[in-house]
Amino acid sequence: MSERYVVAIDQGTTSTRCIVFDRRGRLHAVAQQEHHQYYPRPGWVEHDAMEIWHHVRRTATAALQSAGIGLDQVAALGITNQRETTVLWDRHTGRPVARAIVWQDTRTDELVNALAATPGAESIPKRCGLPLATYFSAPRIRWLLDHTPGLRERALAGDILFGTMETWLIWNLTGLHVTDVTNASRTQLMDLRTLAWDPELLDFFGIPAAVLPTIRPSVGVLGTCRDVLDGVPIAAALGDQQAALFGQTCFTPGEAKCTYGTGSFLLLHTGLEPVASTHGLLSTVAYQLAGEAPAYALEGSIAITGSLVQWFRDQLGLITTAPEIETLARTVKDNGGCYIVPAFSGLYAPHWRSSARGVIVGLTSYITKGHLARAVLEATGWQTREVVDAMNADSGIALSTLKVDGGMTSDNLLMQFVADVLDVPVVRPMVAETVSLGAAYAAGLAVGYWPDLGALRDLWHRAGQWQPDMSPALRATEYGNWQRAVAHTFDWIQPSA
Ligand SMILES: Nc1ncnc2c1ncn2[C@@H]1O[C@H](COP(=O)(O)OP(=O)(O)O)[C@@H](O)[C@H]1O
Ligand SMILES: O=P(O)(O)OC[C@H](O)CO
Repeated sequence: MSERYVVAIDQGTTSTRCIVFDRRGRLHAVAQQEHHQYYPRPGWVEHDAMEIWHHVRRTATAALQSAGIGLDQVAALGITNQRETTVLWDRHTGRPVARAIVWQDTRTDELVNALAATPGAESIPKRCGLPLATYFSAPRIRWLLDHTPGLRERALAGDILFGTMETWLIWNLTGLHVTDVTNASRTQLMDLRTLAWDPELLDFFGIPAAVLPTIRPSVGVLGTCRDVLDGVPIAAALGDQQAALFGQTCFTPGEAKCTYGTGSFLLLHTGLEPVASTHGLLSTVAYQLAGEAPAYALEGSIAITGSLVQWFRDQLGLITTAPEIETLARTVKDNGGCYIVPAFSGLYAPHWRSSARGVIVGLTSYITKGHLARAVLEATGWQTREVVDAMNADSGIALSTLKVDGGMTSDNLLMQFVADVLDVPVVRPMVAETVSLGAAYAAGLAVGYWPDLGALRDLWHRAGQWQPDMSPALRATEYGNWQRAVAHTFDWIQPSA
């Protein structure tokens, strides 16, 4: 019998990837396509959901072709996706009613402020685990219903469907309108304990239940594909950061990973009960195996990390490729007293300040572009430290090690700095594509391609490790300086009179 494989589709913020994995968790073939980013107004970010669907079809076909395998050799498909990005479409025509509103989009700022002043607002985080912020799906659905003529009536009549990207793709692949618990936990409409849509949350945000998909476990067969993946079972769906946690095999309470990409997302497995955060973290579903209780996580979402390096490259032009930042930063021995806080669209965890804006502080005529490069990298380290401190305060769990992945982990100076400021070892696995790997693991597990979580754990191999090497006194002084710099960003945007 010919060799069988598991396929993962990672529908991310900037691109769509399709990866074929073998039984040893090794990457066998990959196809990738970037999609357009639409910025119609300041703070607005949109994607064309149709374009993304076509990219899924193309990358799936290309990946199987490059792997040299047929559909009968695909044991299962796992889907993972950028979370919170919101699509509404007409169930009869299958056409989106507008471009998808991306998770980074801040157009709902005023709406969120108005909702925060509404009776009942204080109970929202307790129910869904998330603070009121522009980041999540519910305010975006509400915004579309309020700003598209006739849409609310069509939604109430049952003609309009809502989905985050996995729902949109599964609908196109199978005709089923479903989501998984991890993605549903980012909408602000699901009760984090019952894992069901919460009528009071729907009422609070003014969203008709008729638009919502059915919530399913993340690991378990959701349906069978038609079209380019005809006959392949979709056996898992997870939000991309939860998939990375799964791909890093963080299956035990206390294990954590941080994915360093355009933004960075640190998730800590907290066990079978959600932990309510009082320190600015998100409480979210980590994964749920069909027929089992869900595992929960605390999440520190950092909006700007790798994208600060991109800004340094594209807007300031001080480097021509992202990896050059390390070379430039190594031209100096320290930051020279300079700190950059990239609150470009406010601050996410643990501050949740939408009126914050970025600052560069400590400038003197001594500062060179090398010091600025160091400050750019250090901003990612200190933002990680802030969320790790918040996790420790919320959960009482002190990290013993941090597993890392994502594009920024190729920067040795940065990874050493992260180990230094956290004062724990930082480890990177052999397979850097942990998001796709997690979706593949979940799908393979669901169909028995891999027998159990232990077998997946055995596939994790260390490729890099950084040991802390900073004096406690220097760490404390530098962290104090960082915190003073952060305080300068607060309330920069004043409410309009
Ligand atoms: N050597 C490097 N040092 C610092 N940042 C880097 C380096 N290489 C890539 N990056 C940053 O990492 C990000 C890309 O990582 P990736 O995991 O592909 O992101 P995403 O999945 O969010 O698109 C970019 O923002 C880029 O600026
Ligand atoms: O697609 P990414 O890797 O930028 O991840 C985006 C996150 O899921 C947003 O919550």
